[in-house]
Amino acid sequence: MSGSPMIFAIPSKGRLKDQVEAWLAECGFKLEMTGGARGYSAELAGLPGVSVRLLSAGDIAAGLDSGELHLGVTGEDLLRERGDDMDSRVMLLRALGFGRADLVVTAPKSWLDVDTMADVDAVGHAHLARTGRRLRVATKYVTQTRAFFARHGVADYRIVESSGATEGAPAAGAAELVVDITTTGATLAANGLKILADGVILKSQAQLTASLIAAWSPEQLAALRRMLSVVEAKGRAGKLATLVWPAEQDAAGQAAVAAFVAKGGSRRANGALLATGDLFDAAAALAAAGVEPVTVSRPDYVFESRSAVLDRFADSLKGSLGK
Ligand SMILES: Nc1ncnc2c1ncn2[C@@H]1O[C@H](COP(=O)(O)OP(=O)(O)OP(=O)(O)O)[C@@H](O)[C@H]1O
Ligand SMILES: O=P(O)(O)OC[C@H]1O[C@H](OP(=O)(O)OP(=O)(O)O)[C@H](O)[C@@H]1O
Repeated sequence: MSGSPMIFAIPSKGRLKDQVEAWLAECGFKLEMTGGARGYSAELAGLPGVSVRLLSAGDIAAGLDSGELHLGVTGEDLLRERGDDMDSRVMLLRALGFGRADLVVTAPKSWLDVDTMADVDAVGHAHLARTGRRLRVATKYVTQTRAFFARHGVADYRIVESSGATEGAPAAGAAELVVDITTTGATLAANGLKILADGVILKSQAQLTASLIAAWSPEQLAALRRMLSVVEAKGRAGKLATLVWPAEQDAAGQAAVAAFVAKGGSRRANGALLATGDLFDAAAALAAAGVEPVTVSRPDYVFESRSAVLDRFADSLKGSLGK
């Protein structure tokens, strides 16, 4: 393909790396390293016009935000941390279902009277009045902490920036509260911290994300459309099953499954594509109508001609070009 390729970044290390590689493989994209096995660039076999960069999750968020990358997979928490106006610079195209972590406000379990953000507000006032100092909140998620505390009307606090082992801050005497991500809750428990009842700032996961700041040529947009059509086809396939019955019984078969087709399935020659959740009910309806044998298989991909997400992205790009 002529012209510059679409730049697509995936994590080179860390928690998300293996999961992103497994997701690419599941979609049927084969990663071919171009800089040797230990290099940091690659291509996707069968998908021309895409140049893959391997970067850290944090650098991917930064590159999408600045427009150096067209497309990337990284955590929503890292993207949102780039600024309150993230949605004007990037678009989340697809939640990928892995890399899940909750960004939460926590307090020491021993603070029996503190369970909500309103309690933090009250304690903040009291602390300031008593000691002349503001409550300290340890976090590396400064942007989201500030916005969340402001939304809850909490002002009497200050942030102590932390770059690691944040949950240890209260025990070390460096802060009273902690804002950090949690997955299993083990780190919070080990540090005697509890999540406030209304203290979930973000339920994060890995997101396929496109930059609205990057310059997109028509060819690069076409490469994205092609890639997204495969990703979406794979996603749809996981939720659908193909039922097939004998041709001579088609009229009876279609009548038996008509209600399931109407719910979002589709007719096939001598069969139907139905939601897996309806599979057993549809099989029972076919059996009751005497239609047999019915075979069921799971599709690898279910392609559709349009992508609502891509249309929305292309519209937003036009909007931002017009600014
Ligand atoms: N238990 C967890 N702890 C930390 N991060 C998690 C966890 N579960 C999922 N994640 C997600 O993984 C991403 C961070 O991954 P990781 O810590 O591996 O990045 P990294 O390679 O260290 O990036 P950087 O070096 O730029 O900080 C975040 O989006 C985060 O939400
Ligand atoms: O709820 P859990 O399953 O216990 O996981 C959450 C913890 O894991 C991460 O820390 P990590 O030890 O990876 O160090 P980091 O903060 O430097 O990434 C994260 O920052 C939390 O501290």
